Amino acid sequence: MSEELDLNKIREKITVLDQKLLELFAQRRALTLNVAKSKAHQIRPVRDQQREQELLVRLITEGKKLGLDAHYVTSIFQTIIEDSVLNQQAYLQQLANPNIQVPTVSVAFLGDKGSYSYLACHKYFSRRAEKIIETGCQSFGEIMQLVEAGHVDYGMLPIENTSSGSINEVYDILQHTNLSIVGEITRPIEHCLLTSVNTSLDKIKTIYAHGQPFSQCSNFLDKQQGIRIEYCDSTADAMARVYELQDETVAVIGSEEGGQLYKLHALEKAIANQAENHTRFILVSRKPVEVAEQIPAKTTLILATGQNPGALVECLLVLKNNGINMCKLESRPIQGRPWEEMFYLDVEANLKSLTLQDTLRELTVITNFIKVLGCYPIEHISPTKVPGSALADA
Ligand SMILES: O=C(O)C(=O)C[C@]1(C(=O)O)C=C[C@@H](O)C=C1
Repeated sequence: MSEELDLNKIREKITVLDQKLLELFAQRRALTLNVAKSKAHQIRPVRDQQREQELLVRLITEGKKLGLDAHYVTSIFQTIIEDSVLNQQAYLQQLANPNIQVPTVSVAFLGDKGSYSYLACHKYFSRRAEKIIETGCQSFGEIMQLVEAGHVDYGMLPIENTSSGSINEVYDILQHTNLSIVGEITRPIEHCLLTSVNTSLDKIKTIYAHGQPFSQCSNFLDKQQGIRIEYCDSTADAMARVYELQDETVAVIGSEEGGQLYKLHALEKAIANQAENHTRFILVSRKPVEVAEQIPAKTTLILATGQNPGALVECLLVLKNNGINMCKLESRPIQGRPWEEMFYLDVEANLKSLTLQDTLRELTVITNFIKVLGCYPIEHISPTKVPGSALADA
Protein backbone atom coordinates (compact mmCIF):
# COMPACT_ATOMS: atom_id res chain seq x y z
CA MET A 1 0.00 0.00 0.00
CA SER A 2 1.25 3.48 -0.83
CA GLU A 3 2.40 5.53 2.15
CA GLU A 4 -0.28 8.07 1.29
CA LEU A 5 -3.07 5.56 2.09
CA ASP A 6 -1.43 3.91 5.09
CA LEU A 7 -4.00 4.54 7.87
CA ASN A 8 -1.46 4.55 10.70
CA LYS A 9 0.72 7.04 8.84
CA ILE A 10 -2.26 9.29 8.05
CA ARG A 11 -3.32 9.19 11.71
CA GLU A 12 0.18 10.12 12.83
CA LYS A 13 0.01 13.20 10.59
CA ILE A 14 -3.43 14.10 11.96
CA THR A 15 -2.10 13.74 15.52
CA VAL A 16 0.76 16.13 14.74
CA LEU A 17 -1.64 18.65 13.21
CA ASP A 18 -4.09 18.36 16.15
CA GLN A 19 -1.25 19.03 18.57
CA LYS A 20 -0.30 22.14 16.57
CA LEU A 21 -3.94 23.28 16.61
CA LEU A 22 -4.02 22.89 20.40
CA GLU A 23 -0.86 24.92 20.75
CA LEU A 24 -2.32 27.64 18.55
CA PHE A 25 -5.57 27.65 20.59
CA ALA A 26 -3.50 28.06 23.77
CA GLN A 27 -1.46 30.89 22.19
CA ARG A 28 -4.66 32.66 21.14
CA ARG A 29 -6.07 32.24 24.64
CA ALA A 30 -2.95 33.78 26.15
CA LEU A 31 -3.27 36.76 23.79
CA THR A 32 -6.90 37.34 24.73
CA LEU A 33 -5.85 37.43 28.38
CA ASN A 34 -3.57 40.32 27.43
CA VAL A 35 -6.59 41.90 25.71
CA ALA A 36 -8.45 41.60 29.03
CA LYS A 37 -5.56 43.25 30.89
CA SER A 38 -5.55 46.09 28.38
CA LYS A 39 -9.34 46.45 28.70
CA ALA A 40 -9.08 46.46 32.50
CA HIS A 41 -6.81 49.46 32.11
CA GLN A 42 -8.94 51.34 29.65
CA ILE A 43 -12.29 50.23 31.16
CA ARG A 44 -13.52 49.04 27.76
CA PRO A 45 -16.24 46.38 27.53
CA VAL A 46 -15.03 42.82 26.97
CA ARG A 47 -17.39 42.30 24.08
CA ASP A 48 -16.79 44.11 20.79
CA GLN A 49 -19.27 42.67 18.34
CA GLN A 50 -18.10 44.82 15.44
CA ARG A 51 -14.60 43.36 15.81
CA GLU A 52 -16.13 39.86 16.03
CA GLN A 53 -18.15 40.37 12.88
CA GLU A 54 -15.16 41.70 10.91
CA LEU A 55 -13.06 38.79 12.14
CA LEU A 56 -15.69 36.21 11.17
CA VAL A 57 -16.29 37.68 7.71
CA ARG A 58 -12.53 37.73 7.00
CA LEU A 59 -12.10 34.14 8.20
CA ILE A 60 -15.07 32.93 6.16
CA THR A 61 -13.58 34.55 3.05
CA GLU A 62 -10.14 33.08 3.71
CA GLY A 63 -11.69 29.72 4.62
CA LYS A 64 -13.55 29.58 1.30
CA LYS A 65 -10.24 30.00 -0.54
CA LEU A 66 -9.02 26.91 1.32
CA GLY A 67 -12.17 24.94 0.51
CA LEU A 68 -13.65 25.27 4.02
CA ASP A 69 -17.40 25.58 4.42
CA ALA A 70 -18.59 28.97 5.78
CA HIS A 71 -20.80 27.38 8.47
CA TYR A 72 -17.93 25.19 9.64
CA VAL A 73 -15.61 28.19 9.97
CA THR A 74 -18.32 30.24 11.69
CA SER A 75 -19.15 27.58 14.26
CA ILE A 76 -15.46 26.94 15.12
CA PHE A 77 -14.69 30.62 15.60
CA GLN A 78 -17.92 31.35 17.50
CA THR A 79 -16.84 28.66 19.98
CA ILE A 80 -13.35 30.18 20.19
CA ILE A 81 -14.78 33.67 20.76
CA GLU A 82 -17.19 32.40 23.43
CA ASP A 83 -14.26 30.85 25.26
CA SER A 84 -12.28 34.07 24.87
CA VAL A 85 -15.11 36.23 26.27
CA LEU A 86 -15.79 33.90 29.22
CA ASN A 87 -12.08 33.70 30.03
CA GLN A 88 -11.71 37.46 29.92
CA GLN A 89 -14.79 37.83 32.13
CA ALA A 90 -13.42 35.33 34.65
CA TYR A 91 -10.09 37.21 34.74
CA LEU A 92 -11.73 40.63 35.20
CA GLN A 93 -13.98 39.23 37.93
CA GLN A 94 -10.88 38.03 39.81
CA LEU A 95 -9.41 41.52 39.55
CA ALA A 96 -12.64 43.11 40.80
CA ASN A 97 -12.90 40.62 43.71
CA PRO A 98 -9.40 39.95 45.02
CA ASN A 99 -10.87 38.23 48.09
CA ILE A 100 -12.62 35.51 46.01
CA GLN A 101 -11.77 31.95 47.14
CA VAL A 102 -9.28 30.31 44.74
CA PRO A 103 -7.60 28.06 43.70
CA THR A 104 -9.59 25.51 45.74
CA VAL A 105 -13.34 25.99 46.13
CA SER A 106 -15.92 23.91 47.95
CA VAL A 107 -19.36 23.60 46.38
CA ALA A 108 -22.63 21.98 47.44
CA PHE A 109 -25.07 20.80 44.78
CA LEU A 110 -28.08 18.54 44.36
CA GLY A 111 -27.40 14.85 43.92
CA ASP A 112 -24.10 13.16 43.53
CA LYS A 113 -21.42 12.72 40.88
CA GLY A 114 -23.03 12.91 37.45
CA SER A 115 -26.11 14.98 38.33
CA TYR A 116 -26.83 17.94 36.05
CA SER A 117 -25.92 20.25 38.97
CA TYR A 118 -22.59 18.43 39.40
CA LEU A 119 -21.82 18.93 35.69
CA ALA A 120 -22.81 22.62 35.96
CA CYS A 121 -20.40 23.10 38.93
CA HIS A 122 -17.53 21.57 36.97
CA LYS A 123 -18.26 23.67 33.91
CA TYR A 124 -18.62 26.89 35.94
CA PHE A 125 -15.39 26.46 37.89
CA SER A 126 -13.37 25.02 35.01
CA ARG A 127 -11.97 28.49 34.26
CA ARG A 128 -12.05 29.83 37.81
CA ALA A 129 -10.58 27.24 40.15
CA GLU A 130 -7.96 24.52 40.08
CA LYS A 131 -9.68 22.16 42.46
CA ILE A 132 -13.29 21.62 43.50
CA ILE A 133 -14.25 20.01 46.78
CA GLU A 134 -17.69 18.59 46.07
CA THR A 135 -20.56 18.00 48.47
CA GLY A 136 -23.62 16.27 47.03
CA CYS A 137 -26.89 17.09 48.86
CA GLN A 138 -30.35 15.55 49.10
CA SER A 139 -32.31 18.82 48.96
CA PHE A 140 -32.05 22.49 48.02
CA GLY A 141 -32.57 23.36 51.71
CA GLU A 142 -29.51 21.30 52.66
CA ILE A 143 -27.39 23.13 50.05
CA MET A 144 -28.41 26.52 51.47
CA GLN A 145 -27.74 25.40 55.05
CA LEU A 146 -24.24 24.19 54.19
CA VAL A 147 -23.36 27.53 52.59
CA GLU A 148 -25.03 29.58 55.35
CA ALA A 149 -23.17 27.65 58.06
CA GLY A 150 -19.84 28.18 56.27
CA HIS A 151 -19.25 24.48 55.63
CA VAL A 152 -18.85 25.19 51.90
CA ASP A 153 -18.02 28.33 49.88
CA TYR A 154 -20.76 28.01 47.27
CA GLY A 155 -24.07 26.36 46.45
CA MET A 156 -25.19 25.58 42.88
CA LEU A 157 -28.97 25.61 42.34
CA PRO A 158 -31.06 25.11 39.20
CA ILE A 159 -33.48 28.02 38.89
CA GLU A 160 -35.28 27.64 35.56
CA ASN A 161 -35.58 25.30 32.61
CA THR A 162 -36.67 26.16 29.08
CA SER A 163 -39.16 23.22 29.02
CA SER A 164 -40.53 22.96 32.55
CA GLY A 165 -40.18 26.61 33.63
CA SER A 166 -39.15 28.05 36.97
CA ILE A 167 -38.11 25.83 39.85
CA ASN A 168 -40.49 27.12 42.52
CA GLU A 169 -38.78 25.45 45.44
CA VAL A 170 -35.57 27.36 44.73
CA TYR A 171 -37.42 30.66 44.34
CA ASP A 172 -39.16 30.09 47.69
CA ILE A 173 -35.90 29.32 49.46
CA LEU A 174 -34.37 32.56 48.15
CA GLN A 175 -37.05 34.56 50.02
CA HIS A 176 -35.59 33.52 53.35
CA THR A 177 -31.86 33.55 52.85
CA ASN A 178 -29.03 35.95 53.57
CA LEU A 179 -26.91 34.41 50.83
CA SER A 180 -26.13 36.33 47.64
CA ILE A 181 -26.34 35.19 44.06
CA VAL A 182 -22.78 35.56 42.73
CA GLY A 183 -22.92 33.78 39.38
CA GLU A 184 -25.03 31.95 36.83
CA ILE A 185 -24.51 29.35 34.18
CA THR A 186 -26.86 27.96 31.56
CA ARG A 187 -26.28 24.40 30.41
CA PRO A 188 -27.89 22.37 27.64
CA ILE A 189 -29.78 19.47 29.17
CA GLU A 190 -29.62 16.53 26.82
CA HIS A 191 -31.78 13.80 28.31
CA CYS A 192 -31.03 10.23 27.30
CA LEU A 193 -32.40 6.87 28.38
CA LEU A 194 -29.42 5.16 29.98
CA THR A 195 -28.94 1.51 30.87
CA SER A 196 -26.26 -0.47 32.70
CA VAL A 197 -26.43 -3.58 30.50
CA ASN A 198 -27.05 -4.23 26.81
CA THR A 199 -30.80 -4.24 26.27
CA SER A 200 -33.56 -2.88 24.01
CA LEU A 201 -36.41 -0.43 24.57
CA ASP A 202 -39.12 -3.12 24.45
CA LYS A 203 -37.51 -4.92 27.43
CA ILE A 204 -37.58 -1.86 29.73
CA LYS A 205 -40.19 -2.17 32.51
CA THR A 206 -39.03 0.49 35.01
CA ILE A 207 -37.57 3.94 34.45
CA TYR A 208 -35.84 5.74 37.32
CA ALA A 209 -35.93 9.53 37.15
CA HIS A 210 -35.90 12.75 39.10
CA GLY A 211 -39.16 14.75 38.81
CA GLN A 212 -37.69 17.46 36.55
CA PRO A 213 -36.30 15.20 33.79
CA PHE A 214 -39.44 13.11 34.08
CA SER A 215 -41.70 16.09 33.25
CA GLN A 216 -39.31 17.27 30.52
CA CYS A 217 -39.54 13.88 28.75
CA SER A 218 -43.31 13.34 29.17
CA ASN A 219 -43.99 12.92 25.43
CA PHE A 220 -41.43 10.13 25.10
CA LEU A 221 -42.67 8.44 28.30
CA ASP A 222 -46.34 8.65 27.20
CA LYS A 223 -45.45 6.58 24.13
CA GLN A 224 -43.89 3.76 26.21
CA GLN A 225 -46.53 1.25 27.28
CA GLY A 226 -46.57 -0.68 30.55
CA ILE A 227 -43.59 1.16 32.01
CA ARG A 228 -43.44 1.98 35.72
CA ILE A 229 -41.80 5.23 36.82
CA GLU A 230 -39.70 5.21 39.96
CA TYR A 231 -39.12 8.74 41.28
CA CYS A 232 -35.71 9.48 42.77
CA ASP A 233 -34.28 12.39 44.79
CA SER A 234 -31.83 13.26 42.02
CA THR A 235 -30.60 12.10 38.63
CA ALA A 236 -27.36 10.89 40.22
CA ASP A 237 -29.30 8.82 42.74
CA ALA A 238 -31.34 7.32 39.87
CA MET A 239 -28.16 6.51 37.91
CA ALA A 240 -26.49 4.89 40.93
CA ARG A 241 -29.55 2.67 41.46
CA VAL A 242 -29.64 1.55 37.84
CA TYR A 243 -25.90 0.83 37.94
CA GLU A 244 -26.33 -1.32 41.07
CA LEU A 245 -29.26 -3.26 39.61
CA GLN A 246 -27.42 -4.39 36.42
CA ASP A 247 -30.85 -5.32 35.08
CA GLU A 248 -31.92 -5.30 31.42
CA THR A 249 -35.45 -4.21 32.37
CA VAL A 250 -34.49 -0.92 34.06
CA ALA A 251 -33.31 2.40 32.67
CA VAL A 252 -32.72 5.93 33.92
CA ILE A 253 -33.20 9.39 32.43
CA GLY A 254 -29.95 11.35 32.56
CA SER A 255 -27.18 12.93 30.55
CA GLU A 256 -24.78 10.79 28.56
CA GLU A 257 -21.85 12.67 30.15
CA GLY A 258 -23.12 12.05 33.69
CA GLY A 259 -24.01 8.44 32.88
CA GLN A 260 -20.41 7.72 31.89
CA LEU A 261 -19.41 8.22 35.52
CA TYR A 262 -21.70 5.26 36.38
CA LYS A 263 -20.65 3.13 33.39
CA LEU A 264 -24.08 3.62 31.81
CA HIS A 265 -24.65 3.92 28.08
CA ALA A 266 -27.35 5.61 26.06
CA LEU A 267 -30.11 3.38 24.73
CA GLU A 268 -32.07 6.37 23.36
CA LYS A 269 -30.79 9.93 22.90
CA ALA A 270 -32.61 13.28 22.73
CA ILE A 271 -35.79 12.12 24.49
CA ALA A 272 -36.78 15.55 25.88
CA ASN A 273 -40.06 17.12 24.69
CA GLN A 274 -38.16 20.09 23.34
CA ALA A 275 -35.02 19.68 21.28
CA GLU A 276 -33.63 22.88 22.79
CA ASN A 277 -33.67 22.12 26.50
CA HIS A 278 -31.56 24.35 28.75
CA THR A 279 -31.34 24.87 32.50
CA ARG A 280 -30.08 28.04 34.14
CA PHE A 281 -28.26 27.52 37.43
CA ILE A 282 -27.39 30.16 40.02
CA LEU A 283 -24.40 30.12 42.31
CA VAL A 284 -24.92 31.39 45.87
CA SER A 285 -22.35 32.47 48.42
CA ARG A 286 -22.21 34.20 51.81
CA LYS A 287 -20.51 37.29 50.40
CA PRO A 288 -21.78 39.28 47.41
CA VAL A 289 -19.41 39.95 44.52
CA GLU A 290 -18.72 43.12 42.58
CA VAL A 291 -19.13 42.88 38.83
CA ALA A 292 -16.33 44.50 36.83
CA GLU A 293 -17.54 47.41 34.72
CA GLN A 294 -16.31 45.77 31.50
CA ILE A 295 -18.69 42.83 31.95
CA PRO A 296 -22.47 42.79 31.31
CA ALA A 297 -24.15 42.38 34.69
CA LYS A 298 -27.45 41.05 35.92
CA THR A 299 -29.07 42.00 39.24
CA THR A 300 -31.78 39.91 40.90
CA LEU A 301 -34.27 41.71 43.15
CA ILE A 302 -37.23 40.57 45.18
CA LEU A 303 -40.01 42.95 46.06
CA ALA A 304 -43.50 42.98 47.52
CA THR A 305 -45.99 45.63 46.47
CA GLY A 306 -49.16 46.75 48.18
CA GLN A 307 -52.49 45.21 47.09
CA ASN A 308 -53.55 48.37 45.25
CA PRO A 309 -54.40 48.18 41.52
CA GLY A 310 -51.44 48.70 39.20
CA ALA A 311 -48.82 48.44 41.97
CA LEU A 312 -46.61 46.14 39.91
CA VAL A 313 -47.08 48.25 36.79
CA GLU A 314 -45.80 51.25 38.77
CA CYS A 315 -42.63 49.32 39.60
CA LEU A 316 -42.12 48.26 36.00
CA LEU A 317 -42.58 51.86 34.87
CA VAL A 318 -39.72 52.88 37.16
CA LEU A 319 -37.51 50.39 35.29
CA LYS A 320 -38.77 51.64 31.93
CA ASN A 321 -38.20 55.29 32.82
CA ASN A 322 -34.64 54.52 33.90
CA GLY A 323 -33.97 52.56 30.69
CA ILE A 324 -33.38 49.29 32.56
CA ASN A 325 -34.17 46.05 30.77
CA MET A 326 -35.94 43.37 32.79
CA CYS A 327 -35.06 39.88 31.51
CA LYS A 328 -37.15 37.81 33.95
CA LEU A 329 -40.22 38.33 36.14
CA GLU A 330 -41.50 35.63 38.47
CA SER A 331 -44.02 35.67 41.31
CA ARG A 332 -44.39 33.35 44.29
CA PRO A 333 -46.84 33.34 47.23
CA ILE A 334 -45.61 34.87 50.49
CA GLN A 335 -45.78 32.24 53.24
CA GLY A 336 -48.32 33.14 55.95
CA ARG A 337 -49.89 35.96 53.89
CA PRO A 338 -52.53 34.32 51.66
CA TRP A 339 -52.94 35.84 48.18
CA GLU A 340 -49.94 38.12 48.57
CA GLU A 341 -47.12 37.68 46.11
CA MET A 342 -43.38 38.20 46.18
CA PHE A 343 -41.99 39.33 42.81
CA TYR A 344 -38.58 38.27 41.55
CA LEU A 345 -36.99 40.47 38.92
CA ASP A 346 -33.79 39.97 36.94
CA VAL A 347 -32.60 43.23 35.43
CA GLU A 348 -29.69 43.78 33.08
CA ALA A 349 -27.74 46.34 35.11
CA ASN A 350 -24.79 46.59 37.44
CA LEU A 351 -25.66 47.25 41.07
CA LYS A 352 -22.79 49.75 41.20
CA SER A 353 -24.28 51.84 38.41
CA LEU A 354 -25.88 55.15 39.35
CA THR A 355 -28.89 54.29 37.20
CA LEU A 356 -29.66 51.13 39.16
CA GLN A 357 -28.99 52.85 42.48
CA ASP A 358 -31.50 55.60 41.53
CA THR A 359 -33.97 52.97 40.35
CA LEU A 360 -33.72 51.08 43.66
CA ARG A 361 -34.31 54.28 45.61
CA GLU A 362 -37.44 54.99 43.57
CA LEU A 363 -38.67 51.41 44.00
CA THR A 364 -38.10 51.51 47.76
CA VAL A 365 -40.59 54.38 48.06
CA ILE A 366 -43.39 52.52 46.25
CA THR A 367 -42.91 48.95 47.59
CA ASN A 368 -43.58 47.31 50.97
CA PHE A 369 -40.40 45.28 50.80
CA ILE A 370 -37.39 45.21 48.50
CA LYS A 371 -34.13 43.27 48.65
CA VAL A 372 -31.22 42.74 46.27
CA LEU A 373 -30.42 39.03 46.00
CA GLY A 374 -27.22 39.59 44.05
CA CYS A 375 -25.41 41.14 41.14
CA TYR A 376 -23.36 38.83 38.91
CA PRO A 377 -21.90 38.57 35.40
CA ILE A 378 -24.22 37.53 32.59
CA GLU A 379 -22.74 34.23 31.50
CA HIS A 380 -24.76 33.74 28.35
CA ILE A 381 -22.70 34.75 25.30
CA SER A 382 -24.99 35.12 22.31
CA PRO A 383 -23.06 34.39 19.11
CA THR A 384 -22.40 37.32 16.81
CA LYS A 385 -24.36 36.95 13.59
CA VAL A 386 -22.51 37.05 10.30
CA PRO A 387 -24.17 38.80 7.35
CA GLY A 388 -26.00 36.42 5.01
CA SER A 389 -23.81 37.66 2.14
CA ALA A 390 -20.72 36.22 3.89
CA LEU A 391 -22.39 32.82 4.34
CA ALA A 392 -23.63 32.68 0.73
CA ASP A 393 -21.99 30.28 -1.74
CA ALA A 394 -21.01 28.07 1.18
O1 LIG B 1 -10.36 41.93 20.26
C1 LIG B 1 -10.95 42.00 21.34
O2 LIG B 1 -11.38 43.08 21.79
C2 LIG B 1 -11.17 40.80 22.13
O3 LIG B 1 -11.66 40.89 23.24
C3 LIG B 1 -10.87 39.46 21.55
C4 LIG B 1 -12.08 38.82 20.92
C5 LIG B 1 -11.55 37.52 20.25
O4 LIG B 1 -11.41 36.52 20.95
O5 LIG B 1 -11.20 37.59 19.10
C6 LIG B 1 -13.06 38.47 21.99
C7 LIG B 1 -14.11 39.27 22.32
C8 LIG B 1 -14.47 40.47 21.53
O6 LIG B 1 -15.85 40.58 21.43
C9 LIG B 1 -13.78 40.51 20.25
C10 LIG B 1 -12.73 39.71 19.94
